[in-house]
Amino acid sequence: MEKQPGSGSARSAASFAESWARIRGRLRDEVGEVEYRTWLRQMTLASVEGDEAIVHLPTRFLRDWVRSHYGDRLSLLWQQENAGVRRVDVRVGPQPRGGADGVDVEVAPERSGLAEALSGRAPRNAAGESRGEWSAPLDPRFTFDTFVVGKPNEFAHACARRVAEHPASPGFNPLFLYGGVGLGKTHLMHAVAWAIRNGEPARNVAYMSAEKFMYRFIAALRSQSTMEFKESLRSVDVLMVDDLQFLIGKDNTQEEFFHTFNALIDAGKQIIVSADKSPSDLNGLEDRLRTRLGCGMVADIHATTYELRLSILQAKATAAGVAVPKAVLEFLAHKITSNVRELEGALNRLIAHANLFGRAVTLDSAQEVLHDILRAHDRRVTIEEIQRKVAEHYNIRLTDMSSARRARNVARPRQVAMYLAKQLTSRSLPEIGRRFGNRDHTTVMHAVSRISELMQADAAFAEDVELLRRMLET
Ligand SMILES: Nc1ncnc2c1ncn2[C@@H]1O[C@H](COP(=O)(O)OP(=O)(O)OP(=O)(O)O)[C@@H](O)[C@H]1O
Repeated sequence: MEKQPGSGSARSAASFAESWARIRGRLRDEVGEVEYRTWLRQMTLASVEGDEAIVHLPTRFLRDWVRSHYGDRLSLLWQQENAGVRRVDVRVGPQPRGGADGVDVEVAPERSGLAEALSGRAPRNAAGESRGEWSAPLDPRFTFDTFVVGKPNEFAHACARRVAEHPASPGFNPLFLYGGVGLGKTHLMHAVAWAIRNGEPARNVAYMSAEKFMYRFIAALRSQSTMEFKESLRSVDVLMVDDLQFLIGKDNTQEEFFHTFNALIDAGKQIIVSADKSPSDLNGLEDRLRTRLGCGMVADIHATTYELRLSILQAKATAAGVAVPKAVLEFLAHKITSNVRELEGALNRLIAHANLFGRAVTLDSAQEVLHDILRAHDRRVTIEEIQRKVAEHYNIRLTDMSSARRARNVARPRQVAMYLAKQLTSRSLPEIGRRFGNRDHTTVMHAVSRISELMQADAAFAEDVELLRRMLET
């Protein structure tokens, strides 16, 4: 049952509000006033739901920054304040009237804490201290070394490498990276920026979100400093603009971006742009801009495959120095298929949980700690899926699920699949029998009791079947 601060049980709402005020105070003490005002001041507590506190920020840019830089700290502070709250979810959400900290959130960007975030003046302690006036801070974790390459992203990765080694070379300017949410576009852009900065520190590399570009432009209009805005932008050697789809419907900002774009390309500077769609599919962007965006190199990052997800999990677990059993990583790679951000979030949560309670990560603990994420990815399992997964697991042909072959290496997996069909679906024994090559219901019954017996007698076999069950489970 959701408990809203200010509604529901007055006592718990009041105590959450007090906890929240103390957490904010502690964060302010820890990070200092400048950093606090830049990144954290606009956080508001939206609700506490079960063991999760939901915190709102007004933009994706701030949300992503706070998630990646303060997410763990926020969770820990909440746990210390209130043991019932074990997680913090930072989201983009509306700000209450009066705003966070009692400030008016309608305040213009240049007067709010956001102004610093948007101005490119990186906070003192922020990682990836910016040098150019224009750049947002780079995330120190987003380098080529930490980017795991697989089929879905190898082309985009190769293009990014190429641009990092030879900026502004013909055919690669602009570089347009596109793909779904959380698949590594920002990571690749930051990796290019780090590589260029490290190789040639004198180069002026500017990275910003399209959202920030717009705020800077509006601020310049308000303060009648558009000339300055244009000049300083055009002095960069490499310009990276993330999430360009944000400019859809923002005609004036698009116009400004178009001119900046042309001026930089004409001057032989490199441009890298990311978006969630290809240039031709970005409806709502001006045609001439779409045409220009598509005339360099366009690279797509595809949805992840099981193999890539597993490699990413392995790399991240190794980097975190935490022993996560292979079966758990395989389980996560099977279950969390949406994007890398969610996958990473799930692993981080498991690791944080293990550290906090000093317990090893196991399949059981993974199921328990991630139940909400797993539930969201659950769907009804079908007999066909069970057959497919079991055949894959035991390396037999799918057709053998319904064939008459009785060799042990085929018959046993078939029995496992029947057992799982009984466990995971609501199909009757005769129905299951029919789906396994028209077998009799007594055959299914025999399979179910045989597999149960074997599981009792053989722990390794039981674990194997359990793993399959978890992978398939609804
Ligand atoms: N191939 C990869 N190897 C390692 N980490 C990855 C990979 N792809 C994505 N990630 C990680 O997943 C998270 C999300 O990636 P990123 O922020 O780059 O996604 P995005 O495509 O820019 O998403 P959005 O569309 O939301 O801006 C990051 O923490 C990033 O490090």
